[in-house]
Amino acid sequence: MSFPKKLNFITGNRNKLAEVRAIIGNGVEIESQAIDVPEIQGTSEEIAKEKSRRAAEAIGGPVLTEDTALEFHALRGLPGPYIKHFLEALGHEGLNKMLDSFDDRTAEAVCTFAFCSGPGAEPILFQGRTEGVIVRARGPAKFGWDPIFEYQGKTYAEMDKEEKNRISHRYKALVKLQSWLAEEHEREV
Ligand SMILES: O=c1nc[nH]c2c1ncn2[C@H]1C[C@H](O)[C@@H](COP(=O)(O)OP(=O)(O)OP(=O)(O)O)O1
Ligand SMILES: [Mg+2]
Repeated sequence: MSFPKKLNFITGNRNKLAEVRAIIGNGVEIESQAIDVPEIQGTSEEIAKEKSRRAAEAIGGPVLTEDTALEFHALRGLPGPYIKHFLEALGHEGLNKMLDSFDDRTAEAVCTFAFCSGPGAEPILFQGRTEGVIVRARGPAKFGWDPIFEYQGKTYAEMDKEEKNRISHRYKALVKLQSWLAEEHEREV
């Protein structure tokens, strides 16, 4: 497979795209198309792989996709990859209430990137995890569940962008993606 100098990041989420561009910097050019790719049920890995397979089919070429999960430990990993629907239905306060009868409010933010080199190809996954605590909303509500995910005393929403991008689940996944890209590059030259 040839080393991708450009990545076509298929996502409908502007905030994800902005973070990916900020974290990757000038290393790799990130193009993007907002295509609505159907998401299956399953584990984060299964969902991430299938999302990129379907995006590669839709585009007819190489794609990068990403799926984000929020795993509540007290709920054995749920809502996990279904967090989008839980957030839409319950809001920040409702997500907090789900944990009020438990002592354990810890959670993991999980980011799973999938690179698929084209229709029919097997996707490659890059996953990053950041551990935090679910708290009552603090900070500007600009991106999803940022106001209720606390890491070392601050919610993601209370951090400035640079700070979140140094410790986030997305940052950790992108470090792995970038080192894979570098290895592919080494192999070619
Ligand atoms: O860093 C984050 N901080 C706070 N909230 C976040 C973050 N990253 C994703 N989120 C939200 C967006 C969506 O409500 C759910 C993931 O769902 P997910 O399907 O992966 O995202 P999406 O549908 O918005 O975009 P896409 O077109 O890439 O599938 O968590
Ligand atoms: Mg989605």
